[in-house]
Amino acid sequence: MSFRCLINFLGQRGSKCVSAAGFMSKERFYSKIYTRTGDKGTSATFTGLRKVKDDEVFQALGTTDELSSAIGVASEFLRDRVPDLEQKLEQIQCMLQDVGSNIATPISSARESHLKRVQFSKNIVLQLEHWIDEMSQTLPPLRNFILPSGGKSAAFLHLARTICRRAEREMTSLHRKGEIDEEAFKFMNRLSDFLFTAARYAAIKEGREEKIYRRIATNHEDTKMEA
Ligand SMILES: Nc1ncnc2c1ncn2[C@@H]1O[C@H](COP(=O)(O)OP(=O)(O)OP(=O)(O)O)[C@@H](O)[C@H]1O
Repeated sequence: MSFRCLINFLGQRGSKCVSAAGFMSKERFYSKIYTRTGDKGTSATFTGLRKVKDDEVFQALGTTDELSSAIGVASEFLRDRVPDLEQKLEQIQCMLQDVGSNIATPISSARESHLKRVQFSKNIVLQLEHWIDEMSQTLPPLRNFILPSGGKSAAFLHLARTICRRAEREMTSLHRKGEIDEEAFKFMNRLSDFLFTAARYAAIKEGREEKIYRRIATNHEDTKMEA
């Protein structure tokens, strides 16, 4: 299903897109997930631009999707063990969906009505900062570099943090060209801080130990120094 169809589907409950690809069965109305329009290596933005699938818009869009999936895995590991964090992660997955909509709506090709739909509220970054501050107050101070560790949920949150940073890198040129919302871009920067804090929070709440960085002195180095 194309992105435009999906937005129409969610926004208008039964748009012409859906009726074109949809089918009425005795039980219910459903739409096919595939349109075959992307089979030749191009796809459409929400604004109707057709672009090659390795365009920076789809790279960044794909990475926000990957990020949300990694957060989903972390959240499943946390299930029923750290409910407050589980709830925050679910909200973040929704916020990421909005970042994706924003990326898929390059500003230079957007109409006012498109922009209205994908506008990203300033309060979302503030919310994230509030959550970071709230969790940080419960954590021991950082005295060393910590390694991605601290149990399965924490390690997955660290992995999500690195995916978040890749998404941010991929969004940077779009941001430079003025193609994405300032607040959505800021959100991605703050989100990696949130995920770092969340990883530490999950480790503490689950009673797991975070591994810390220590310099490894190897026999190889000793031999070199002696020679
Ligand atoms: N490989 C991809 N990576 C990231 N985003 C993609 C990719 N392919 C498509 N998109 C975006 O995600 C939306 C949904 O993807 P989808 O696979 O339905 O698109 P498609 O390949 O163009 O269509 P279809 O699968 O029906 O042939 C697209 O409209 C496009 O904006």
